[in-house]
Amino acid sequence: MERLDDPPDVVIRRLPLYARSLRYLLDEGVHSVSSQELGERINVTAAQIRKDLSYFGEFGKQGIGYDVEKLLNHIERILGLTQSWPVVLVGVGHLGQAIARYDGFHSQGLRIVGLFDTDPAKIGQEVSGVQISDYAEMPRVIRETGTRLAIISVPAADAQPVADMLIDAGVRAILCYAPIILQTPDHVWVRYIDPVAVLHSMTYYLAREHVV
Ligand SMILES: NC(=O)c1ccc[n+]([C@@H]2O[C@H](COP(=O)([O-])OP(=O)(O)OC[C@H]3O[C@@H](n4cnc5c(N)ncnc54)[C@H](O)[C@@H]3O)[C@@H](O)[C@H]2O)c1
Repeated sequence: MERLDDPPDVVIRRLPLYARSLRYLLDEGVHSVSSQELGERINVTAAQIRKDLSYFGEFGKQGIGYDVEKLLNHIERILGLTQSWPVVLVGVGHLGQAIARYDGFHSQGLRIVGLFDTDPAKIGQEVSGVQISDYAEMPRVIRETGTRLAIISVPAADAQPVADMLIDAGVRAILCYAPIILQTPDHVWVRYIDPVAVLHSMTYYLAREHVV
């Protein structure tokens, strides 16, 4: 999926963190920031920030730092955030409903245009102004809205067929909350959110601590 001349994916994953910190700085009324100050906010070295940004051109001036608003606008353009992105969500259970209710999507360029479930008791209900539709309607809605981003919040056993259907309908990027690794073609981006695995990666350290 990554091309040789693309910036590394780790760099792309840091860009949204830079953008968020820059937004906070603007909210605080800060208009200029050094790579050192920006780095301290997100636990990245100043050298790493300069290297990451160098993939996209020249920013800031030696000794003066970055113009916060200009750098933010630039990063938002790089991330495609000058447009609003339609997103569909599949599996409107406990987690799916919480995600659909999250205000942060809409305010940050992500518009939920479809909620889908197989449970007849949920179909027709509304969450944050979007009606839950029958799963069978999903390909049509994806095509009609030109949606390329999807969130999967169905049980693990159902996630692969859901992903296959999404991809067949034109989805190119999936955020998967189900604890399963999806098999997907090379042209599809997949990211996972797995809180249990993350917690287990810390129980490793806790299990080695002395308890007094
Ligand atoms: N709830 C959590 O805190 C949490 C945290 C992390 C991960 N997860 C994972 O997220 C997923 C959802 O968890 P949950 O607690 O919301 O489960 P849930 O059982 O409350 O919701 C799952 C929903 O998916 C629907 N569904 C099942 N198959 C479907 C299909 N083929 N197409 C469309 N909808 C379908 C069900 O009808 C249900 O509404 C699971 O994979 C779970 O492991 C949950």
